Order: sequence, then structure tokens, then C-alpha cells
Amino acid sequence: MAFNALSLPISGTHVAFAAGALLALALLSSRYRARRHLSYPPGPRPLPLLGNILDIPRSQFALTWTELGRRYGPLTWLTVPGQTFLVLNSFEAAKELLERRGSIYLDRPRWVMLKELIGLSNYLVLSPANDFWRKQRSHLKHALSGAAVKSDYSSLLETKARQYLERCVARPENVLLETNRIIGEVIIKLTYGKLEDAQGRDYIQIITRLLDIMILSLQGYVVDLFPTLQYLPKWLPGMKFKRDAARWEKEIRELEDTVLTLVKANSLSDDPEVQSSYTFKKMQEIHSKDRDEHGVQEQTKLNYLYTGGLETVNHSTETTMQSFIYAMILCPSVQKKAQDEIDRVIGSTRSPTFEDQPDLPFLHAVMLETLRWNPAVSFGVPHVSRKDDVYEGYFIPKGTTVIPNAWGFSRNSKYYTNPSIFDPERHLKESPELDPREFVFGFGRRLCPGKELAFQEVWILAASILWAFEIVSWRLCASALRAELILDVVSHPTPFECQFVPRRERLKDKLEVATN
Ligand code: HEM
Repeated sequence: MAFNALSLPISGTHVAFAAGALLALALLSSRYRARRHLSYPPGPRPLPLLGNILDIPRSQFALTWTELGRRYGPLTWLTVPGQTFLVLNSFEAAKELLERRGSIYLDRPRWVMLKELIGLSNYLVLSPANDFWRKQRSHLKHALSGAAVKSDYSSLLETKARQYLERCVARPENVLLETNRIIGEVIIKLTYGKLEDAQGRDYIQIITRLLDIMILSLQGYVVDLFPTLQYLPKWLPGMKFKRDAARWEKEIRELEDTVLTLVKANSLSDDPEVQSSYTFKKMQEIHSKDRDEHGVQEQTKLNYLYTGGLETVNHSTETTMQSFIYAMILCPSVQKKAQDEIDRVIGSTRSPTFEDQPDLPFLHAVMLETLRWNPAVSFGVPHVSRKDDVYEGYFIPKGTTVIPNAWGFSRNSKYYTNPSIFDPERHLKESPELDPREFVFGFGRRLCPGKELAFQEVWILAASILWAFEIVSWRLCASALRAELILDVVSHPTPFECQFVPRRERLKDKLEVATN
């Protein structure tokens, strides 16, 4: 039986529904038409089937992103089948998209190798913007706020800085290793309260290995560009990524189990150091909310996994300190000026404390310049968009991976005069140049929650080194050294040797007095 539309009973609801549907259709079609007239941002021409795969670097990523910016302008568009990428070489565009429109650019890439094959999807920095991520971030926001860092962690940071100086006096040939070690100790102390478990296993070694695996797996595996490759059998040629993933997954599970055991043991500890740690406090919260043993187990695991996100960012602080030491070797006049300021304000009888901070403006500028000169996360951590967007007339579809090229901002003469020169004075001008903390710690809702802690930590370590030592190069004179930076996932200076020469007579005695 044929129905005549007019013979159907029509109610007000139907009319409203039909009008709504028509309106939605009209909107959709006008949006579609508008989109058809909108273009993607400029970028290199994609190849059939492969897209821009040949334009995507395998190393020194930030250099390629910066070069693309020079050729195509502040926004560069790249595609590989099924994925779209937007490289930002404009600080203003990064601010607008990732911060002001932060609710759109909130997710993280799929990172097939790291998250799906190795199973690290629950680490805070890698996590999609889900409920757990939100809860953990809100907890961290308080635990690592500027006020909390000042009141809760200043004394730990000062004590660690003095211990560091003592170790450098005792083992001057090992200062770079000691630098990495002390930074690891700060984060582990703060997270777990202890550096090793009852069996004497060193947590810094465990975490360092975890970080190394993470960074290795982010170094441009082809499966990240073509996720379907993961379903092919591992005996086929080109499937090395599958074997790597299987090996690392096993290793990571073992490392995690060790730390998880510590987290559980810690939750029962009556040691005050443990009780002041981040995980102890979180575990108390979990126990107070969930009395069911299975729930507690699950929460403990999640707590560990998310806390794991804290240590996974440790390399950034290490490389920032390495960049500082490297810059001081390359620029002896800057080093001397900072030391003169320290000598004037602090003198020779005691080592620096945070109370000296307001009186050391040149040192503050040196630390800002260190962050700018070699942004530790040189091309930022990518954000992924949750819905379609339009910016400056360009269409940015949902699911686009947006890369804020921090290195590009740091080398852009629009923001900095002579950007490749290490020059702290740029931050002391009447109108200071762009504060690098505006971009080296990322943007918007994914902004680094550890930025206050990181800045205070590198500040106290740098102040202590300059107070106690002259930093010189082991073999070469400064003029023979060139600034060479490796811009990988976490960027760092090329391996170099250096020596800390004591500037104070009886330095060891002075440090002992300070420590006691
Ligand atoms: C100089 C040292 C550091 C630098 C340069 C740095 C930089 C960054 C950057 C660029 C991001 C990505 C932000 C974004 O996606 O927009 C990030 C994320 C993060 N950082 Fe840091 N960071 C440093 C130290 C720290 C420290 C000491 C901690 C913790 C104690 C920390 C904890 C985190 C966490 C948990 C995230 C993930 C945030 C999220 O995805 O929601 N960072 N960091």
C-alpha cells in the first residue's frame, strides 16, 4: 500500500521534529559547502598512496619542522593515509589553538608502538583525555603548584643540591652522571619517599630503563604511520618493530611489577620519609575510599601507572641541566658574570638557598636562556584535535595531530634577536623578549604540571654549581667547541666532557658545615 504523505496524521511534535531535522540538514550542508571552500594549510605536495611519508623525519625532528616552516609559513600541513598533521611554527597559533581552544586540542596521538604494542597507554603524558587523566591532573595541579613546591619541596631541593656538590667534590670526573643521578633522586624521593626497595633494587635504574624504552619506541617506527601493519605476521620482512615491541613489553611489565610491589609495601610504611611521598598520600586516599580488596588492587595499579607518568618526564630536567653546563662552557663570560653576582649576594661562607632567588636576577635570566636555547622537548608533545576546527581560514579536521615546534619558536627572529646566540641579557631588557616558559612546558590543558618544580630544581642546582665551581671543558678550550644539539624526542647537547674546578678554599669543609 502506497502512503501519501499528506494522508499521514501530522502532530505539532512531528512538525517541530521535521523543522529541526531540516535545520540540522541545512546547517550540515552549509558547513559541508563551507568546508569544501576551505583549504587545508599549505605544505609539501603529498605522493599518491604514500602522502607525505618522505617529508616526515626519522631524527632531528625539530630541524625538519623548522625548515618546513621556512618554506610553507607558520602552519604546515602533512598527511599520510588515514592521518593528518599540523606543524605549528608560530607561537601565536600555538597559543590560540592549544590554549584558547584547548578543549578541542586535548588528546594525544595513537602512538601505536608505545601504547598499543608495548602497553603504556595509561601514563599521564601519553593518556587520552579521559576521566582518570582528569583526576590525576587535578591532583597533580595541587601537589605540584608553585605554592606547594615552595612549602613542601624547597628543603628537599636545597638538601639535594648540597649533596650534589659534595658528590661532585668527591668525584669530579663524574659530574654529568651525578647531575642525572641527583635529578632522578629528587623525583623518586618525592614520588616514593625511598630510593630503593628492601632487596636493594635501585629505582633510578628502573625508571631510567623505562624512560629509555619509551624514547626508543617514539623514534619514528613505521607502524605509527601505518597502524594496520601491526596485524601482519612477525616473520614477514620489515616486521622488526613487532619483535622490539614484544621484547620491551615483557621488560616493561617486569619493571612495573617491581615498582608496584614497592607502592604496595609503602602504603603500610611508618617511615616519615615514605609518608610524605606522593604515592603514600594517594594510597591513603584509595584505602579510605574503597574498602573492597579487589578495588584497592585495581586502584593501586592505576595509581602506580599514573604516578609512573611523573618519572617519565625526568629526562627533560636532566637535559636542561646538561644544556646549562654546556652553555657555561661555551660562554665563559656569562658564567663569570653569574658567579660575580652570586659572590656579591651570597659570599663564600654558605651555599645558595631559595631565599637568595629575588637578589639574583642575572642567574634567573641565565636559567630562562637555558630553557630557550635548547628547549628540552624540542618539538613539544603533540596534541590531537577532538573535533573539526577552522583557523585563519584553514580547515583542521578532527583527529589532526598538532605539533607545536618549540625549537622553531626559540630560533625565530620574530621573537628573539640573534636567536642562536646564548644571551641572557635578552630577558633583562626593559621590554624582555618572549619568556620561554610560555612554550617550553607546553600549552593549555596539557601544560606540564611539573613546570614550577622543574624550574626551581634547575635553579638551585645551577646556583649551587656556580657558587662552588668553575665549569671548564675537559680537553678542549671553549673557543674550539661548537654548540651542537641533538634534537630528538628529548633534545640534548652532543656528548661532551667537562670538569668542575672548585672556586672555594676548603670547599669540602664548607659543604659539611652547611649540611650539618
Ligand atoms: C625542564 C623540565 C621539563 C620540561 C621542559 C617539561 C616539558 C613538558 C612538556 C613540553 C609537556 C607537554 C605539554 C603539552 O602537551 O602541551 C610536559 C608534560 C608533562 N610534564 Fe613536564 N617538563 C619538565 C619537567 C617535568 C617535571 C619535573 C614533572 C613532574 C614532576 C613533569 C610532569 C609532566 C607531566 C605529568 C606531563 C603530562 C601532562 C599531560 O599530558 O596532561 N614535567 N612536560
